[in-house]
Amino acid sequence: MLRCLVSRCLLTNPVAGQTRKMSGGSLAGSRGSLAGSQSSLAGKVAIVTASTDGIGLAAAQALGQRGAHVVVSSRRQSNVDKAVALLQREKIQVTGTTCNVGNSEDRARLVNMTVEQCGGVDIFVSNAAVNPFFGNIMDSTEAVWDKILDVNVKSAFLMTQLVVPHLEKRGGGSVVFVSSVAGYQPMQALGPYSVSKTALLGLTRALAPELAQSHIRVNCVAPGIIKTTFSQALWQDEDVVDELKKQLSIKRFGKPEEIGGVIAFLCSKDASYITGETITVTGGMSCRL
Ligand SMILES: NC(=O)c1ccc[n+]([C@@H]2O[C@H](COP(=O)([O-])OP(=O)(O)OC[C@H]3O[C@@H](n4cnc5c(N)ncnc54)[C@H](O)[C@@H]3O)[C@@H](O)[C@H]2O)c1
Repeated sequence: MLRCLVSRCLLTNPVAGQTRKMSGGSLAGSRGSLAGSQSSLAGKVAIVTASTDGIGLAAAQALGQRGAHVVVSSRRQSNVDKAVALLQREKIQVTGTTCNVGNSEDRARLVNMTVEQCGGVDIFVSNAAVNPFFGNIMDSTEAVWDKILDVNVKSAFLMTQLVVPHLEKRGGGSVVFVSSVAGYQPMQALGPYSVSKTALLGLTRALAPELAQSHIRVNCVAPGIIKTTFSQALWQDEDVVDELKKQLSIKRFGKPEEIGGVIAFLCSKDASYITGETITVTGGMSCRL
């Protein structure tokens, strides 16, 4: 029952329309509270995909709070506008635009716009994900696999391929993929989605040695159950919450900012000797491959 609920909640992920207008672009003052520390990201430019809500927005906030200029995007202009306004109120330097990561023109436009408006790229966080299917894996169709692998895996790689030359121009940088606890232990009714998240663990390990020579670190976070719209069926039903908490050492679900902070850490000098790794952030759920 639990797994079905997980699946259903992941299926509620909306498929939004696409617009091409850009918003934001205002440069509020850098927070600077961490300036000079190993955690500081002052002067860095960070692209975070699907960053107008949930974990992506929290990652943008965490990076911005550490002084980075963040470029936020999602498929709907109205969501981009809301996120830009929120981040500006928090005095974070932000630019926003629409981007469907499954679309090659959108991917190129996001990167080109960032370089033109912000002068380069130092950090790329691949957060966008989709799950259009739940059920027995043997019933999943080619169309399902195409959609899931296109958005969750292929676009993560293709975006990385686009940003790497820009990271190299800055003398290095950081790439972070957002996987899932499901990447370690496939969820029963979420086979294709889980496999796509396992693929990101492999992508991290495949890219890290190749990009290390360019001083680019490639890492990954695997969240457990984090309280976002994506997972709402889990925290809305008390029986499900009680059942799930039995699997957790820390007896509550995670908050988006608890993933955002780990992403920002991985992009900072504090993590300068970490590459090819996945950090599980699960409140103590078991994660074994
Ligand atoms: N919430 C959890 O419990 C949880 C657990 C493990 C992993 N994750 C992962 O964290 C990431 C963020 O999820 P979240 O929980 O913040 O939920 P979320 O729904 O806020 O984030 C997923 C986002 O991806 C966007 N998206 C889907 N297809 C896209 C496309 N083609 N182009 C651009 N954006 C697209 C969705 O619109 C959505 O905003 C995802 O990769 C998800 O798989 C979440």
